[in-house]
Amino acid sequence: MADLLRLENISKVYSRGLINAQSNVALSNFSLTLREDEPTILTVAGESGSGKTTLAMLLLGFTAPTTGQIIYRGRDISTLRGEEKMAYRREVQAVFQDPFAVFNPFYTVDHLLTVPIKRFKLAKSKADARNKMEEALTAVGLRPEDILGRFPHQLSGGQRQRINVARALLLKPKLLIADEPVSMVDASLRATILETLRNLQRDHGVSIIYITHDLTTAYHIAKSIIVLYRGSVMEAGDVDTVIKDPQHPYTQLLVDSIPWPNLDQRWGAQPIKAREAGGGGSGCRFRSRCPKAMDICATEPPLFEINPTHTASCFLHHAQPHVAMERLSQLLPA
Ligand SMILES: Nc1ncnc2c1ncn2[C@@H]1O[C@H](COP(=O)(O)OP(=O)(O)OP(=O)(O)O)[C@@H](O)[C@H]1O
Repeated sequence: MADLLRLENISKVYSRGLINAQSNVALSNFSLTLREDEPTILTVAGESGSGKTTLAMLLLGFTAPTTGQIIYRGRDISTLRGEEKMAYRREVQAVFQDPFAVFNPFYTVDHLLTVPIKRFKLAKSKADARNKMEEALTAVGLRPEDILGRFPHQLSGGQRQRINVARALLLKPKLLIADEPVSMVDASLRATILETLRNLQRDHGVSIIYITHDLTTAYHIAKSIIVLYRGSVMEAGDVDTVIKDPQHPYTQLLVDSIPWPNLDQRWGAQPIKAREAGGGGSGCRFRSRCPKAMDICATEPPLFEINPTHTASCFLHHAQPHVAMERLSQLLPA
């Protein structure tokens, strides 16, 4: 079967200024292939400014590559017109970072879901449209009766993000570009949204390009990974291999900055390591620096040991959410 998506030596150079024009290489010689018969989740990871969003914009056709081609199901997307272009717009969907931004606060959720149904003529009648909305909401783990008829401000961030995924699912996409879809939702909801994306790939055959700066969620969700630095690929391969045995110094640096839990530290046990590391007495020693400091962080002994080289807060807020929640349910008194 043909490739679903093939990027061949894509580069994107932005130019600034007319006199003394300066160019900025946002993406350089970037290639990837996704097969149509093997829906998968591929992570593109890198720090801020590495070119991740530029890649998303190129894939969605919002901007054109300076050099190279984006081939979707055998066709260069820059040559698509009319019906073929509409099909591309329908089959390649996106979920972005801010789950609130796509909602118009004056309309109920139904409006957000009805627009693509009308635009792409997905339903034969109002009842059919309603069925399709309900199906899509159920597929992302939401109860239609709780969601339909509500305004965006009446929903949680996690619900809003799942509605965005449902909206994409309505269009029966073949490819979903998920650009930092969980970075603005609460740690406790990240696992649910990541699980929703995984179900989409597994149960609905959707390939996902998961764009993130966060290797822990990448590890949780993806099969393969491409690590970007200043627009260039530093390392690529199976996610397990790349994260467990990073070869490139930049990837090693990223992996080293992941805070790992101390699974030997039990609730109520002596916080030996935390004390050694300067903690003890006032709960998590990073509490004052943590943007999400909660009462639980002040518990004594601290809930988790953290990687002392990591500058940000504690494991509770930064590690893989499913592990965190699992550990919480094991460790906290009933
Ligand atoms: N429209 C533009 N004009 C000029 N330069 C741009 C433009 N968009 C992005 N850039 C530059 O291209 C580089 C890559 O930006 P990009 O937004 O793709 O990075 P990113 O990895 O998504 O970063 P972040 O995680 O902070 O969103 C950056 O140096 C950025 O300043």
